[in-house]
Amino acid sequence: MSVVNAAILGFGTVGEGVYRTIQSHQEELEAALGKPVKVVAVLVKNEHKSREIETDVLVTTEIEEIFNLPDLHVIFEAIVDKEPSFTYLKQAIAKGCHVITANKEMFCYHGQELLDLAQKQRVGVGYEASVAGGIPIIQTLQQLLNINNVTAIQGILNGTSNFILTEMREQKQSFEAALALAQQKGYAEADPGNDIYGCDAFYKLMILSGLVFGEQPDLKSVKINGITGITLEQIELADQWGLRFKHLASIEKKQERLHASVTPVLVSQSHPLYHVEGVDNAVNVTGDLVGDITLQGPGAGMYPTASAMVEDLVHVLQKPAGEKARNKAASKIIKENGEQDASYWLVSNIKQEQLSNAGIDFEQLEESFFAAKASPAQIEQLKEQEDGTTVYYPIVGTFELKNEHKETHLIGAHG
Ligand SMILES: NC(=O)C1=CN([C@@H]2O[C@H](COP(=O)(O)OP(=O)(O)OC[C@H]3O[C@@H](n4cnc5c(N)ncnc54)[C@H](OP(=O)(O)O)[C@@H]3O)[C@@H](O)[C@H]2O)C=CC1
Ligand SMILES: N[C@@H](CC=O)C(=O)O
Repeated sequence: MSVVNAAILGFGTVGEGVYRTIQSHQEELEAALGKPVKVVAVLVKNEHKSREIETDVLVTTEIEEIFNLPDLHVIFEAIVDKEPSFTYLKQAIAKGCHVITANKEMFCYHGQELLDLAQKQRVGVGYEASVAGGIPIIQTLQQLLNINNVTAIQGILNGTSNFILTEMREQKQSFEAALALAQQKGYAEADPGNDIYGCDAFYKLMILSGLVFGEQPDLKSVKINGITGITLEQIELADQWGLRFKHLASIEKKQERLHASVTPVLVSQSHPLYHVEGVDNAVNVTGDLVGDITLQGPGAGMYPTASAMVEDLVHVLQKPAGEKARNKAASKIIKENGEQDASYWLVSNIKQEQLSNAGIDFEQLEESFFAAKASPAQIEQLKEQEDGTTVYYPIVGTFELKNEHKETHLIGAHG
């Protein structure tokens, strides 16, 4: 082939970003690939929207028109929902096209099947953009998994949620105004419920699980909490105590079992995620040889996401097919450590006596807010006794209760 012919499915924030980047970085692409890249077709849903696309590019609502093109080499997929994306990518692979996707919902559920099909067809699958926007976390993990046993991953995986929490704290914006701004900037999902209720971070975490552990936990068993319950009042109070809300996705393997959770936590100033602000994501990876590494960068938006997709283009075209299969042997044995240790929590809407009666050390921060030191078992016990309105946020990083000074664990997946 003397030119790489590509089609882009979807021309929203991400699809348009890929299109523009291929135009603006043609020289770099040609240097990396030894040939130019040409976008020959774009699939959209609404044929009446006006778009800035060169006239020689086929713009269509019919996928068959794209599959009927001669010499199509690569499909970039940037549409929404599991279907029709999954079907389109299966068809593309069957036709011998490399595929590159940003669609985490689809890849969370169908990624392994696409990888298996691609291996048979000897084509590549790029999915860097499906997790943490512009951060090269997939490539990094693939690089690490040859010898290291990665034992745990935790991080901020949703840019919209982090952006909203930052705007609320820094600008005193309402939740709704901050979300509207995230949508305006192209960070939010087409259905922003995916961001604010935690599903988007869950999809990403499950993609990482598949890559690192070669399996996913029972998807229905994973606790998913979003950021919708967090109020300006709580954010301000936490700030006075040197704590910030972060939406944390974490997974670890203990005694052959995967423990995953997606939930807001409070992090103290000593924690690596404390300064991760705005649309940034950060992913902390623990490997038995490397120790802890944290990658931070923009987790959403037009160009960071396009960056991940065009870098994937170079990888899928340069690497022999099949090389990207998941590392099923990864992460053998992780020792149980301190799951039942006491840790710190911000608890609101609870009576002081309930904490005292449960034998929990606490300090009153404001009328109905307490910082408490409790084991997960004690928290479970409290939950059984109260009426369901109490809110519990784990505090991670260094935190002091009264005169005590203690390093808490990086949050465990039970948080
Ligand atoms: N926004 C971001 O920062 C990031 C998004 N992603 C993922 O990338 C994908 C795209 O996101 P984003 O660009 O923000 O979304 P947008 O809502 O901005 O754009 C979606 C695009 O897909 C097209 N589309 C939707 N359904 C269909 C369909 N059935 N057939 C053909 N075209 C369709 C729409 O067409 P039309 O224009 O005609 O309405 C639109 O062009 C999603 O899966 C998202 O999760 C991943 C990383 C970051
Ligand atoms: N809506 C997502 C986009 C990137 O994956 C986010 O905000 O993180």
